[in-house]
Amino acid sequence: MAVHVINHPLVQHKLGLMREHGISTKSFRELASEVGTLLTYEATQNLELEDKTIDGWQGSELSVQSIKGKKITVVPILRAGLGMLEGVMHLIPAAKVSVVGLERNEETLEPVPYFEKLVGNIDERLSLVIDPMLATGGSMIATLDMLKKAGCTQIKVIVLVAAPEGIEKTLAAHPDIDIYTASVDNHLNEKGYIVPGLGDAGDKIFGTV
Ligand SMILES: O=P(O)(O)OC[C@H]1O[C@H](OP(=O)(O)OP(=O)(O)O)[C@H](O)[C@@H]1O
Ligand SMILES: O=c1cc[nH]c(=O)[nH]1
Ligand SMILES: [Mg+2]
Repeated sequence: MAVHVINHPLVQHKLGLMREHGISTKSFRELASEVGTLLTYEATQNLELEDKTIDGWQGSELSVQSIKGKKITVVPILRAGLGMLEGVMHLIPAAKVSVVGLERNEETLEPVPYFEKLVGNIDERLSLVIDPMLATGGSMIATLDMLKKAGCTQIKVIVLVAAPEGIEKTLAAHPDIDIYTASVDNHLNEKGYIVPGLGDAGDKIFGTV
């Protein structure tokens, strides 16, 4: 459907910090989570509200608004997507979590699936797919294929940084999806890394390099 680049000053400031050479695992992890929270705020802007009546503090009935349905599943793509999970759940703590494991083959850049544990009745839920990086788009397309095969019709994607190549490929395969990101970067390098990007987000979040 569309790409939403969130230019909020807090998002851009935190993303800038994440791009610094030599950033610690602790800082990178904290920032990934914080930007995850801010992007979730934007991605949930059009959740439907309904009226409900409560007993107000003064003793009389009060009409308030409440999110309709409240059925959401967050879908982190292992591993790096876990780095955003806490931040996303901070805003929607009652959401169910569906985990998808994919690892990009470093030679072919093709995603290799290794785990899938989706929540029950996922077809009735809004899925929020989270991953820091949308590079070639292979991992995201494989995840969206998986979710649609399970019956999902309402899906939004939240990534910290996206490459133009990955956005184009993802929207060509799944034109009905909305993508929320802090930045559309310049290009992919010959190894399929986003430039300027963040480097290897999984390694930075888990401290494996
Ligand atoms: O758009 P693509 O070209 O598919 O690349 C993006 C994928 O690569 C990274 O994961 P990686 O495969 O490195 O796994 P990891 O999270 O375990 O490090 C990243 O977190 C995405 O899932
Ligand atoms: O730039 C990239 C591309 C894929 N995976 C990452 O972690 N970073
Ligand atoms: Mg990685």
